Amino acid sequence: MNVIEVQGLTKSFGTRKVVDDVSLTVEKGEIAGFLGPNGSGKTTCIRMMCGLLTPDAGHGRVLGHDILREQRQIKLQVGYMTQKFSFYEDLSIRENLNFVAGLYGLPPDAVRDTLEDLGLTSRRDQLAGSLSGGWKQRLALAACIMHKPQLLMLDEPTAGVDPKARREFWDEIHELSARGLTVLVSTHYMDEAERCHRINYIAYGRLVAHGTVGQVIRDAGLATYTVETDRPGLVARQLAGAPGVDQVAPFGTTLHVTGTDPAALEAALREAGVAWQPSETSLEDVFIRLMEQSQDNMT
Ligand SMILES: Nc1ncnc2c1ncn2[C@@H]1O[C@H](COP(=O)(O)OP(=O)(O)OP(=O)(O)O)[C@@H](O)[C@H]1O
Repeated sequence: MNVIEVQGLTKSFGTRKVVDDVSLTVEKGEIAGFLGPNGSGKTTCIRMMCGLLTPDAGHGRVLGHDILREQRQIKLQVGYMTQKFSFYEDLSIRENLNFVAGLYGLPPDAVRDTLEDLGLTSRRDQLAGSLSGGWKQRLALAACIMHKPQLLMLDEPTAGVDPKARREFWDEIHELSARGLTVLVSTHYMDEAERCHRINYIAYGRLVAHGTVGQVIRDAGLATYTVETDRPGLVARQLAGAPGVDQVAPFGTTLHVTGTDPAALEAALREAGVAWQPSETSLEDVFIRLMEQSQDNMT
């Protein structure tokens, strides 16, 4: 069963079309990643799908409800963690959750169970303002799953959180998905994209790639070679702009050189007189390529 099934979502602000004909399908229990450059329309899409914003065009269903006519039902069954979530800093974790429970008309058990579920019980009396970034994130997650939503929409939930806390947060997301919750999560982190079952990449308002990470990388049709060199800056300058070379990215003393035509790419590497070997194309290589292609299509 598809929890999200929307077609042709379009939204303009003033004269600017920020979401353009986006269709998206997310299956029950799936963790769907939503990726794309800043300002590409991810938040706007999320807001249209969770019943907070009416699209100019397009239609579809979220949790079986019509996104144009049944926004209230959608809102009740979705947990939405906004980019800038907020709580009362001078209230404890438990008091903040009591407040949210009151808004939803939930019984006190809901707070106790959620504290337990997210490992927050031992910290329940700590003031929210004194929590580290990772624990704040966990409190925000607690607040948006307490009413037992069927679908979670998480908008960059781990921005600015350290790697260990991000990993723990993602373990929690997988745990929730294993229990049947569907999750749509926007992120700029490549390692997080790789933890999604499927990803959707949006650039300048248009959905330009979707599928599993493996599919998205394969569909991009890029060849990548690594060049080991003790003068990466010089070699990078030499290769950049050579026929067949689309991207050159330094990683320490290694260069990742990418292009769509392996023969042309190999000719450029031979011409540069460097030692090279075939390598795997990374998701980051693909996203940069997709972004550049979309930029070209705009101009
Ligand atoms: N209510 C609004 N009124 C006018 N412009 C808006 C409004 N909401 C968003 N925008 C603009 O629409 C564009 C898309 O914004 P959106 O927040 O959807 O992108 P995003 O992909 O979520 O970006 P980021 O990764 O930076 O969070 C941006 O240029 C933004 O400034």
